[in-house]
Amino acid sequence: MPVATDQGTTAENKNPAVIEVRQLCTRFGSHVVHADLDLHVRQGEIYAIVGGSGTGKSTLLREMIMLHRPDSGSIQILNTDIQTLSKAEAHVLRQRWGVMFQHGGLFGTLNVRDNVGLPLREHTDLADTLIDELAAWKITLSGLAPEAGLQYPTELSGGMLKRASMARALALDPELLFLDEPTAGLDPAGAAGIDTLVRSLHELYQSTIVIITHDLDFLWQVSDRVAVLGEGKVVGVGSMAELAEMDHPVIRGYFDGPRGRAAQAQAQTQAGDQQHTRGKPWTQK
Ligand SMILES: Nc1ncnc2c1ncn2[C@@H]1O[C@H](COP(=O)(O)OP(=O)(O)OP(=O)(O)O)[C@@H](O)[C@H]1O
Repeated sequence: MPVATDQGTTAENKNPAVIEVRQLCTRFGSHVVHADLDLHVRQGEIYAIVGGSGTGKSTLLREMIMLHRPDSGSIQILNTDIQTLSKAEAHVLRQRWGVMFQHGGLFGTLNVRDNVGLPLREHTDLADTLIDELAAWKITLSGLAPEAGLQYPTELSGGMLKRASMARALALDPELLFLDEPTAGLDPAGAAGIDTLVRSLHELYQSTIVIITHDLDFLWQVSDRVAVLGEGKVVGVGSMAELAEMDHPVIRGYFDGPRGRAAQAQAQTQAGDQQHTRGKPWTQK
């Protein structure tokens, strides 16, 4: 049985780490959320973070994007220790990643085109016409019709809002993408559309993608490695097939159930006997 380490067991990706979290501790008052949490994300991988409600996934993401300071431990992103940065250095580093927030995070007073163009206005000296053209390109790339650029966030459906948020995350051609529950609240067809979008953007940009998701189909079909959070730590990490071999009670508790088995069966049906779906069914343990 593979050993559950933060480095994972998947042999294929030997790229250097672009995110290294070491001995992370986070508390809110007396409530300990992360206790010596370690995590490594390699360049170019689609790395999912899962775990039960309250296990600290969103807090971890907020810490990685410098919106929350951990109590102790270190976080290196793109070879930079984010806790020692000056304001100016942090500003430069932020240009190298894009974030898609769970609820979109778009400004309601701006239309989609201006929301998408905002990072370009903040971080570059490009002319307005060029910014509008680049925003239009990112809007199209994210699967929205060009007319959506002139709509306001309140005029968009849930799926369109996610795509607009993705377009903004892509504004600066980031090396690293953080996606917080991109399929939450979507119907199955909408969720499948976002899965396809993430996969095609990953192919196009070859970027590293860190994603918080409960979407079992995404985990089986799109992610390279999955880290399971529990007990304040990463209790297991690997491909879904590798996780299916692990006996840890938190891992089995999270995935074992009719929906987990259905997602695995569907992935196996779609992919035949490919490497990433070879794990034993959760029920066999
Ligand atoms: N600003 C805060 N102040 C106090 N407690 C907080 C704060 N932010 C998060 N917490 C607590 O930290 C814990 C982890 O929260 P977090 O939102 O990171 O969990 P999560 O794994 O993302 O949960 P979910 O899957 O439900 O979104 C929870 O118990 C939450 O109540």
